[in-house]
Amino acid sequence: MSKAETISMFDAGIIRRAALEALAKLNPVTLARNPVIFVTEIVAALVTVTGIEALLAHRPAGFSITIAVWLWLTVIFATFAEAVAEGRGRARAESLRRARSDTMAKLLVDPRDRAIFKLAPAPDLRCGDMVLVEAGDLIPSDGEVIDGVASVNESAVTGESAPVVREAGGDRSAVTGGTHLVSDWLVVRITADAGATFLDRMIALVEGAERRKTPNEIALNILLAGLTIVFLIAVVTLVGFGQYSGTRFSIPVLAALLVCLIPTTIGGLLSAIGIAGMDRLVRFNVVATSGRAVEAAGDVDALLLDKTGTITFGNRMAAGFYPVLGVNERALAEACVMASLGDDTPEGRSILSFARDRYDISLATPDDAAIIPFSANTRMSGIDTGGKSYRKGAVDSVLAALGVAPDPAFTESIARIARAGSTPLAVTADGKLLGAIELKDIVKPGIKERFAALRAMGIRTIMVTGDNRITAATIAAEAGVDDYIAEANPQNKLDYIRKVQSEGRLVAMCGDGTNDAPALAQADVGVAMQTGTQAAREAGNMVDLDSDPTKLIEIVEIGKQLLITRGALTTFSIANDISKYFAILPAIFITTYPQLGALNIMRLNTPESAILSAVIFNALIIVVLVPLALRGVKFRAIGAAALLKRNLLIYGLGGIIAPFVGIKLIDMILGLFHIFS
Ligand SMILES: Nc1ncnc2c1ncn2[C@@H]1O[C@H](COP(=O)(O)OP(=O)(O)OP(=O)(O)O)[C@@H](O)[C@H]1O
Ligand SMILES: [K+]
Ligand SMILES: [Mg+2]
Repeated sequence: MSKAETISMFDAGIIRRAALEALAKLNPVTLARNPVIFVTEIVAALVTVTGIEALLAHRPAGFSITIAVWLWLTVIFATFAEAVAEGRGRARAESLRRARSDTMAKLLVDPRDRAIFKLAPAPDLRCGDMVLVEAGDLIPSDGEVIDGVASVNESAVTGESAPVVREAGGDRSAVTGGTHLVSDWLVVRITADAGATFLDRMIALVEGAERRKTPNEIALNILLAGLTIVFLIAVVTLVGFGQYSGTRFSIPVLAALLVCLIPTTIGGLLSAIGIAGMDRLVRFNVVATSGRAVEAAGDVDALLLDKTGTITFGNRMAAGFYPVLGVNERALAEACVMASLGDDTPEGRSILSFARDRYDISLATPDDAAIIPFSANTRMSGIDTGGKSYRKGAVDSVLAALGVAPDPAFTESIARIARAGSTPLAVTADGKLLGAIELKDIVKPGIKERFAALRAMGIRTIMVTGDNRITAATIAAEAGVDDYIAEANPQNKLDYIRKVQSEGRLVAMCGDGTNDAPALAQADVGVAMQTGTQAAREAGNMVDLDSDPTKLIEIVEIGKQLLITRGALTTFSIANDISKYFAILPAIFITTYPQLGALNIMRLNTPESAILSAVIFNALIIVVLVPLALRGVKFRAIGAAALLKRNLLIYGLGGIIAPFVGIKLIDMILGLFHIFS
């Protein structure tokens, strides 16, 4: 999907298809999920029957039938709003479907032997299958790179055509089915069964097939259903009151009154607002797996980010070896190489290539080697071979394992590395400290301004890193986060999120690594980077296809906009209904109580014209507000209280005034054509 590919709000194709679907959505079984519009449909059917009955009995039926037509239109406009919102998602799904292809996969028999493979259709691949992908091939399904480094064009999914590096180990090991290998080769372990790939899920999501009502929507629906029942009782009571005072109400008049009173405007637009919110997110290249996550984003108080790969570019590269007193540089370099021979992370590989370029050392892995792979829990890696053990890792972890205090010179060189924002690793051989490695990383440009924008929205940014305190402090200052947590392991990250949540605050988390996965799952909004690992992408409830952690600003804005739009249109809808009440009531009682004529401030032509005008206004207002529901009310970072006041003024007051103007106008037009006047 391309970012440039914007779908116009009034695309003729979408409108045409939506009009047809609006009719299909009249099916009462599905419509029953929307109580307000469902009641409107029942009432429309009732008035239709009344009209036909009158027609058959040769009684005047014009008024009944006209009211019936407009009540049906009210229902259709509501289903049309939803169909238009869905149609825009479907257009996007079409462009994604084009990316999904049924290629042949090179299925490996033995993942260590790339020479022997058999061809298998991509849809037949299962979780755990090993496939070879070579330059020019389409990646047949989602997976984890277990061998090789290659550049991949992911534009089919992300819209970004600059190739990205995908490699084994590290945090950039996930590949997406339907993307295109530009260079080299990869051995990929398939992680998704057919029909359950990232692309499949994205298609289902943007099509709205997996859309469920969010808790907020359910709560609002209950409120709207409650209001509908209250007004139903009010109208029935009115019948009794009318009988007592000698006024007889016809069914069309009561139906008109009821439909004008119940919150049809918000009832008709509610699901369109929700769908449009998800859609807006997709246009920002973010895929959310639930509407609930989008809403939570609107209320987020704190944002946690990991450092490497999220705040920084994440290419931690070896940039220097610093021996302790009494160890020569070459001996340290050799120990660094030994400790990295079995380390398949980008850090480990960069240490090997640095040693080869700078010191001309390249060693082969000995046969008897026992490899100790890097883990985020131990924060160390290394090798045991020939009776010797080599280790490297986070300085505090290594020193704790050694159980000795380092000399001041070492401490000073570590501090110097850290103050530059680099990551120091301590290196040991047989329990003896030999020196330090400097791993350099770069803060992504422009990130400071973006964090300032988050602060203006009232969101605290907290960097969580497995790195040491000084490096963390340096990067934190450079990136402009509000706070940081250093020397963290996956458990710390999780604990921190739980702590913030227990204070009743909503937490968002951005991350890319497998060690971020528990925290991404725990956070209210977990945004995984598309470049991250498969574990991270599955744990979160959003994936940012651009892998830009500061995208959370847009995500929060879209969430807030969704909540504000729903609030504003609910206010407008209810204010509207109150006004319509005052337009219709005098018309109903005018024959019984001519004194009520004083209430007829709008000077409408006749009671029939007044009632019909109110019903027409009630139907048309839904159509008029569709663009606003889809586009969303503009979000301004002016603080919650000010925003509420502003919206109450615009949508509350506007909602009260609009019907008076609209109904008067419709009444005048009806008068021009001598309809019921
Ligand atoms: N390949 C490696 N071998 C040994 N130690 C490593 C290796 N890679 C990283 N470390 C050390 O382990 C620490 C934790 O690394 P990890 O990638 O888990 O950090 P993190 O928790 O993801 O935080 P962030 O990504 O924000 O830096 C690093 O700061 C570094 O000191
Ligand atoms: K209404
Ligand atoms: Mg990380």
